[in-house]
Amino acid sequence: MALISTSLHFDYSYSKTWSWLSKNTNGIDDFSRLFFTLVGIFAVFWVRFVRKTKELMLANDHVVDSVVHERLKSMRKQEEMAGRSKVQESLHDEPSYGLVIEVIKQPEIMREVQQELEEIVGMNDVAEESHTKTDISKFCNEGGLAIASSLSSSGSSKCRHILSYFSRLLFTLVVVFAVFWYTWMYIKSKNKGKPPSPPGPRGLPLVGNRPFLQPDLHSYFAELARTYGPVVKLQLGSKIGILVTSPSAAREVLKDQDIVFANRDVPVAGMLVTGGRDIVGNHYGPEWRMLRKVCVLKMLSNATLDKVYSLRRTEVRETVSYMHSMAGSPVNVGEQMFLTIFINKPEVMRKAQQELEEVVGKDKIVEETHIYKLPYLLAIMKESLRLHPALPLLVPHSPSEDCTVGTYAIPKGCRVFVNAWAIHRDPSVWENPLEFNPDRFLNSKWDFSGRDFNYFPFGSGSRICAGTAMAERMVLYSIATLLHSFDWKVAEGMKLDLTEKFGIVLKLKNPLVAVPTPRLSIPALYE
Ligand code: HEM
Repeated sequence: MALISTSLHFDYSYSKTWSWLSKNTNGIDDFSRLFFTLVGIFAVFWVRFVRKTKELMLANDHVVDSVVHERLKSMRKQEEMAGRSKVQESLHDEPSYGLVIEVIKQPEIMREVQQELEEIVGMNDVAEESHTKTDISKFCNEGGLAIASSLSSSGSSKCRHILSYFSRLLFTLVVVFAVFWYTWMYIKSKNKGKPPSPPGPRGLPLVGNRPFLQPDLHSYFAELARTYGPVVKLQLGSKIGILVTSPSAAREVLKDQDIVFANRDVPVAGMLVTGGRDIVGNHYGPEWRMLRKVCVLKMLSNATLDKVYSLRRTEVRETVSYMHSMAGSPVNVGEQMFLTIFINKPEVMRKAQQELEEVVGKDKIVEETHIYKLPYLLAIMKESLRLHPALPLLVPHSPSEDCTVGTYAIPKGCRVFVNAWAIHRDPSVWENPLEFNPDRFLNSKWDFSGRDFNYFPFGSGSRICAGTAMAERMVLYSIATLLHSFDWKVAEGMKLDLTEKFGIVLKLKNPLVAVPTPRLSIPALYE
């Protein structure tokens, strides 16, 4: 208990001291603060230790002095009682003490002897007979040893010994700390002005954060952004992953630094399929530019799409004919979001059908040209892609050079995930973000151009989806046709499940099974 309370008290006073230091040493980093604090603490301890040790040495010297003094007194007495010759005898018996007496009688000689002893014997050793073979023999062999012993092997010598040991320890510690501090300051000065790395969860050695990734990356990454902020760093084995989860950070990546971030970093699985040489996986460069030109201007341009309309029409008409043959029976509609969301919101389906009746009528079939006159259906498509973007993290981008996003350093070659899924559900941008409400897109500024970084289901910048025009036509045309031709309800015993499954594209976890009921009066319209 006492231990706990002591340690709590220490923690408390330590944290108080540290916060005081932090407040009063503005501009000094934590490591320097630690360095100077430790040096300060050492200095205080050192001064106190030296003072204490000196006191001890003085006391010891005093004891030695008084012992010798006593001896001197008794010898004087003997001298007085027995006469000079007896003393000579006694001195002969104990020549060492005679010399000690002589030396002590003259303090400057004693200091000189002590100094000489320090040089020859040192502060960490005791005097040995062998030492007297050197200069001490000037004084006399036996006497020199006696003086050395009385002055050097006494308590004060031991104190000197300890003092010297601690001096060396202190000096070593200060040097080690100074080297660390200097290295730290050197690294800091080299990194001066450079932005810090983005925050992120700690990983394991070698594998980093990989073992902690969850299958639904888009929602897991959104969770990390809630903890660490709009720019997060992950260590994915040897690869650095950067999560971008705010409209302003997305703008920096996809617009302000579009060309820097226009390289791709497609995961190995994707590379195995395409070899990384297709339009999606290719780095920004001449080959990609050529592929993109062919795609956008030749294969997927509006003019080309118009030319191949008959192919799309045939495809859609075959589907209608199949659905008509299955009327009243459960049909596997697949994993696509769009129909699932209808068939879930009956009032939305009614409104869309009403619009179709007004624009197309009940005695004709939908043609692709109609889709531009169906704003409510377009709003439904936009709202579906807001809540369920087909590529929730876009296709990973990669910077071709070191750069910054926000205040953070982003290293060249990392894998950047822009979480459109999370941005599309940001409550600071969208009212009731989880509610499916196409009305929010009626007469709104949001489109598929990628100009607005609150809403960009097709990406943005130079790597924006090359098939936006085709996707818009295909989705609107097929949905308009299926809604115009049939009423839809969920098959009996089946539950509507909008749970998503993260993959190359976002799909429904469980495919929808629904029952179509024909709603057009002329049977020929189903051929
Ligand atoms: C609803 C349907 C679709 C959606 C939501 C969609 C969305 C996207 C997104 C988000 C990207 C990545 C953009 C980026 O990384 O910044 C992308 C790339 C791409 N999409 Fe789509 N897409 C759709 C349909 C299509 C279709 C039908 C085609 C072609 C027939 C197509 C062709 C491409 C190509 C070629 C790229 C790579 C562009 C590049 O890296 O330069 N997409 N798409």
